Amino acid sequence: MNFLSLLSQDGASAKIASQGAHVCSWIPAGGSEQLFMSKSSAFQDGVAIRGGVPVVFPQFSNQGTLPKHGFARTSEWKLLQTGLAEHGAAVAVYELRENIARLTIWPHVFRAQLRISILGNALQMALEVENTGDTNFSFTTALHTYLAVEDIANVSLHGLQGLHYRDTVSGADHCLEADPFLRISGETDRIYGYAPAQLELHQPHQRTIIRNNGFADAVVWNPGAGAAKINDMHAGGEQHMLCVEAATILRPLSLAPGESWGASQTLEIVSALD
Ligand SMILES: O=P(O)(O)OC[C@H]1O[C@H](O)[C@H](O)[C@@H](O)[C@@H]1O
Repeated sequence: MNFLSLLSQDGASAKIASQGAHVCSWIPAGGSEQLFMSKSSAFQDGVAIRGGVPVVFPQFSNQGTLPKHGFARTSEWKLLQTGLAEHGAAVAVYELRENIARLTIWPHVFRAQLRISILGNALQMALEVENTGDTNFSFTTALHTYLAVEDIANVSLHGLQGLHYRDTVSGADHCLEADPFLRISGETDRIYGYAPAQLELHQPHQRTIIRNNGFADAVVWNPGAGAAKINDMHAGGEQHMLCVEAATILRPLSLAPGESWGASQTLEIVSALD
């Protein structure tokens, strides 16, 4: 597995694994690490990385016949381009296409592209999928972002009030999020439909603005005590992470030959004093 380091002109940095085009680390300019990475993650070819930003494609979780969360996160992506862009942002563009192995489990011809860009206090990840074949296909997808948090007990997630969600833990559907913000006090695994353009994760020292452009759903996941059963999660790791995922799951996407779809998630750190 190869790693690429990005450094923007203003000092923001990121580390990306070629497997999965997986952002493993992101440090905003003058800031500290913002992505959670399990100390027990194997970093082994073909094994999913526990932390950072896994790209889920073309299947979310076990909602189909493919391996969990699809094959994109365990596949080697091709680096198409990297360098400095407008205003000194550092950019990397990765691509994944069909190959013989993938065609045997998902018989569709496609091109997926992930463009990662960092500048100042922001990280943007833009995913595109194109149907380059001659038959329709459908898929579900997510940017499975693991946000690093100082203490999960002091975190609140704002922007979900009034939305309906599927509670993956209880199996209940159409639950209403009545509270103005969500606090995490145990295993939490929810798919919110009609995700808003912006969520905010509040901690005492900072706010993380989580922008969504084009994804239909938002997933919130923390394994709580169930983390003990996740063999690549270090002890206590669940206290220091919250996944806030930009996703399209509840209504799968469908692309006709020649059609493409794109969406992005942008994270921006704002100090508590601002
Ligand atoms: O352990 P993984 O295959 O990486 O999946 C980790 C988690 O991903 C998502 O957030 C799902 O909603 C969870 O149900 C799942 O447990």
